[in-house]
Amino acid sequence: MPPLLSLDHVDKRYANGVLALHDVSLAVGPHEFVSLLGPSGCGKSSVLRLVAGLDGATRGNVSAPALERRAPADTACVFQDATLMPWASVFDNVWLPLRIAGQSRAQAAERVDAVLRLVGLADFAQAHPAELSGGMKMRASIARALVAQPRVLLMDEPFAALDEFTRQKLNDDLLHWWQASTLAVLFVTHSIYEAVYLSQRVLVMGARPGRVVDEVVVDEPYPRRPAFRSSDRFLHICQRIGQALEASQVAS
Ligand SMILES: Nc1ncnc2c1ncn2[C@@H]1O[C@H](COP(=O)(O)OP(=O)(O)OP(=O)(O)O)[C@@H](O)[C@H]1O
Repeated sequence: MPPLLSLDHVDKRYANGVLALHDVSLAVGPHEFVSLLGPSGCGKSSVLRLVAGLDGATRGNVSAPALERRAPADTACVFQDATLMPWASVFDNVWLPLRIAGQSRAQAAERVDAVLRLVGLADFAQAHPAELSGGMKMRASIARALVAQPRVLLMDEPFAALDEFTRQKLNDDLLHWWQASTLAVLFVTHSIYEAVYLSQRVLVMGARPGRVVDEVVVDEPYPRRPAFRSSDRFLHICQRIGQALEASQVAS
């Protein structure tokens, strides 16, 4: 099956001269869960911006649904900051993408209610962001991303600011939502453990310049159970990724 999105020998140099990405090639297929993992500054967010169509490559080719102008809603983004409108209810925040697409509140209500039920916020539709915990804000942000039923979900360290318990719960819920959909997910994280727990493949990146230094397949079936986190297999994969990260830092 052809990839849903791909980077082919991509360089990204910013106006200030920084070479953020050098010769990066990667591909994500339909309904894959792939993580980008690497140290601060290795270009993970730059990759997401290229794939989201928010920026252009200096060299090489980027192919993604967001770049096909007929299907802008095919790609949705979730960031570490939930970026909710503070003056609007949870319902109105989640309605936003459908509203921009021209759907009235009444037309959108069924879909918004369904996605709020999915993320566990059905009872908070009329609450405002200030009334929500950090985890609930992130649930609302994910609901807003999912409401238009995108094909690709780009997530940039979405759970990095949450406590460990909430993060693990959201990891499990995200896998559940992903499995119940046809979504492809490209997930950026600093956490080796999170990348291994969630992903089918982990792309390990090195810095200066940003590049992919290793690709690790996590051959563990879904649904993944919390016990996977303490298994020998899990620790073995984490060690391998840790070594790849260390080697890339020595080399850079
Ligand atoms: N708009 C920009 N203009 C100039 N340089 C930039 C810009 N955006 C990013 N950079 C530089 O490009 C490099 C890669 O940045 P990027 O944010 O993609 O890395 P990252 O791996 O996502 O980092 P972090 O994990 O800290 O978020 C860094 O050296 C950064 O300073």
